[in-house]
Amino acid sequence: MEATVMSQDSKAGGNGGGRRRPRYRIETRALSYVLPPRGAWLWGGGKGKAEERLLLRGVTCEAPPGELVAVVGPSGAGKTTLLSVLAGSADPARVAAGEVLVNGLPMDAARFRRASGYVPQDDALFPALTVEESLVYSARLRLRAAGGGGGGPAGAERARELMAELGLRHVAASRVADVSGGERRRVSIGVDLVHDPAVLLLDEPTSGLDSGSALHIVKMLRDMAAAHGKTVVLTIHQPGFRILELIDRVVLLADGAVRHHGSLDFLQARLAATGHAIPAHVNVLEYAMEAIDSLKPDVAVAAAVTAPADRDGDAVAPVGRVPASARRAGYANSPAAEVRILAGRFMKTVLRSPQLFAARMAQSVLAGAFLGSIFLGTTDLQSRLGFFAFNLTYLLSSTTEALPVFLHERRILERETSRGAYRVSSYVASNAAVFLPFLLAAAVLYAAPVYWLVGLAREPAAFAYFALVVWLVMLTANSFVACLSALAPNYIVGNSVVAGLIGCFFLFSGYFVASKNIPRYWVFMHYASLFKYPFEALVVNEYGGARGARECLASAGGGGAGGLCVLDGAGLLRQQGMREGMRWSNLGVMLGFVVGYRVLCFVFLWFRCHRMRR
Ligand SMILES: Nc1ncnc2c1ncn2[C@@H]1O[C@H](COP(=O)(O)OP(=O)(O)OP(=O)(O)O)[C@@H](O)[C@H]1O
Repeated sequence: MEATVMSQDSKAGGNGGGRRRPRYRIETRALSYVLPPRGAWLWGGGKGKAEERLLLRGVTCEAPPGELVAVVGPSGAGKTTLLSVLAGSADPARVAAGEVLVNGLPMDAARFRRASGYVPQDDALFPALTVEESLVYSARLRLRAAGGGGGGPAGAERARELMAELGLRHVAASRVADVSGGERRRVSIGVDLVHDPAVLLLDEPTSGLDSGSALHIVKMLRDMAAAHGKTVVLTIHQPGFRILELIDRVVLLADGAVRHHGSLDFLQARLAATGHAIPAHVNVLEYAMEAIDSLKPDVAVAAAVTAPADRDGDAVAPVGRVPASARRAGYANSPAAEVRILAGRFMKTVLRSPQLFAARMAQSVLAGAFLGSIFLGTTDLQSRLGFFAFNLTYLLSSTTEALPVFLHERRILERETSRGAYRVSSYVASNAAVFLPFLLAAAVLYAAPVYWLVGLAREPAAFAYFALVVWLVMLTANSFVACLSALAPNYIVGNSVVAGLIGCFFLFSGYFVASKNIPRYWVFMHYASLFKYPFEALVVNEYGGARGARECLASAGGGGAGGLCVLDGAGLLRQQGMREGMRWSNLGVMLGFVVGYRVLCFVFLWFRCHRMRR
């Protein structure tokens, strides 16, 4: 009795109307899932180091289509872990025993993830976007439009429909940062419902909601399951009486093992059979948690095997891992359309975040003016070289502010790409596309006051070159931070590594120790230094060329115009091992850093997003 329903895709002009909606029965059979000992990746998990930890112990359970399945249990019981297994996000290397089946066949996790929506416990959203924008962007990324990518008008309509369903109409124009915790939770759910997936997995969708809103959400999920044959699994803490009535099947976990699997009536009967008849007006799940020791794990498993469903007539015949329609789905948009949508979304968040835009622009002008006022009109060699070096330190270290932004975005990227919303390459390209003009504006705002106040070479071409170097330094630092943020486990580690490496790059720039005097075993750091190339470029810009080469930097006999010039610009470049030709080669190396770090960023993010995860 498979339901035939018009899919949301077809409303949005996509995969063809009137097709049979795919239905999924997800099962685990005697599944054991382990946490490898800490550091196992380093020493291969050999014996005698540390113990593996069993997070799931022989779990057998089912989530049939058309039912609302609730995974319940005390904190730390393994609910989120089980949900990630059912979502196809678990690491297959951690499956110690048992199997996960979809419609009777081993789960093809990569394909299954495309057919499902997974709402994690934490709300990974853009705080600067409005509620409506968050849903519209999600729709544009995930829905196919009849005339190409981007969801078209159907995307906006779907967003409005969801806001009505989720009770978010009154906050449609409010920024996500300003709405209540419960409203944010509903936005987070909406973002993953937008493409109307056939399977919905939600980790604590009711946490932080008042009882009325929680009931509303669970009722909506139950209706989706019952009316459209969706497979809906959620984890939930202490559901109220009215929510209990909506739950078709419960998987009760304790310490990673199933203590009950089936209907609440069946649970009540089991408790009564063990001498724990439920008193009147007592919540059956709360009571079951208190009497959890009386529910034997092996009985739960036996019950699951012998009575796979308490409802009749809902069995789904094995129809293959993932129906062909879902397998063909691919991405909703072309790579170009993805880059356009993602760049638009990121640009909006940048423009609306003061720490990213207005404050950053003001900081550029003020820093330029401040530094210029310190080195005002200085002409002596030591001060000029000191200015070039300090100027680069400021430019490289100020760009590390982007680290928390990248780390926040990484969570959203992982969430969105895990369900096939778009390609990782589109994210990296769109991010770079937004930073190019933004950092160009910051570079010009910084370069103009500082260049004029310090009184560097007066030629317009020399100023343009200086501004270009400043822009490339900002882009290099931005790509470097983006690359490390793809690897960093968290902000504290990421920040320490970025700060440490920038310090080393400065030390090996050639400013403190001339390049020819750097010990051979440290020379590689000199060539890897992000300071070396722009430092040389700025020195050559000031002291190279016909004008710079003639500039007298030191004279015998007390100096001044009358003395004998013993060091001119050309001599300085020779002394520092620099050549006029470095003017362009150094720009090329900096461009190489910008591109190279972005490519590495893509590779690290790709691995991060494509490995199995929650
Ligand atoms: N990456 C991890 N590293 C260390 N321990 C982990 C990790 N993931 C899960 N665990 C542990 O596994 C157990 C089960 O975790 P899980 O998040 O599945 O529990 P839960 O039932 O969802 O808990 P809660 O209701 O508090 O969210 C917990 O004891 C948890 O500390």
